[in-house]
Amino acid sequence: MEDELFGRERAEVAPGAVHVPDWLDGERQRALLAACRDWARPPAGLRTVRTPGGGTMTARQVCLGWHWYPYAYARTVVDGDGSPVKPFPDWLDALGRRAVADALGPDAVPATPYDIALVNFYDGDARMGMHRDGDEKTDAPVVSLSLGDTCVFRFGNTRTRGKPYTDVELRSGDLFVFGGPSRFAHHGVPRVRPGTAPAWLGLDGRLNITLRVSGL
Ligand SMILES: O=C(O)CCC(=O)C(=O)O
Ligand SMILES: [Fe+2]
Repeated sequence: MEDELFGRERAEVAPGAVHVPDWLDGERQRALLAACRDWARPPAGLRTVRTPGGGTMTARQVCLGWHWYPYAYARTVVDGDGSPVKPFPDWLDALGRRAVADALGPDAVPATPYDIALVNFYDGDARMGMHRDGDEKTDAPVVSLSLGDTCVFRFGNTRTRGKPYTDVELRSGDLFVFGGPSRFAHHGVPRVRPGTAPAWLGLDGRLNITLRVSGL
């Protein structure tokens, strides 16, 4: 395939929205996966998110720092087992800052530390509808890291859930950062490609970790 032959290149998908393929090397992917497995354990572990309309999200989720539920943040799992949310480790803030510097440049690194991680686990049938990350009280860039199966990530515009949008393949180890004029753009995951995770990782499915600054 062409991209195996020539390598995938970083791309600015929209102003302030940058895809950096293969940002995490194999060792860092393994370490991040091991951390996600720890975080997924109860209490305050991986859960199914229920939406106000009575539906459920197909990606299952665990949070660090602040607990996200539709559509706010809390310090405890108010829509689950009631436990305190797990702490957000300093090394994730360092990783987030490095990601922003690499993707958008040093001037885009926020003054306030990253303090939220949302970890989403997708099995083969899971998806995420078009939405905006709008419950944070800052416009610091969102940092997205992917592990395991490849997905189609749809990055749209700030006005509507629909076109114009660009579809990007996110693979294990890829970084995607959206800030500046793209911080509140709609985005979603219309499709995961089952069985595409690198065999050496040992993950069946896809994990996505977004790092955010709460402003809370
Ligand atoms: O899984 C992804 O790549 C996107 C996740 C996302 O948009 C979110 O957690 O808000
Ligand atoms: Fe999002």
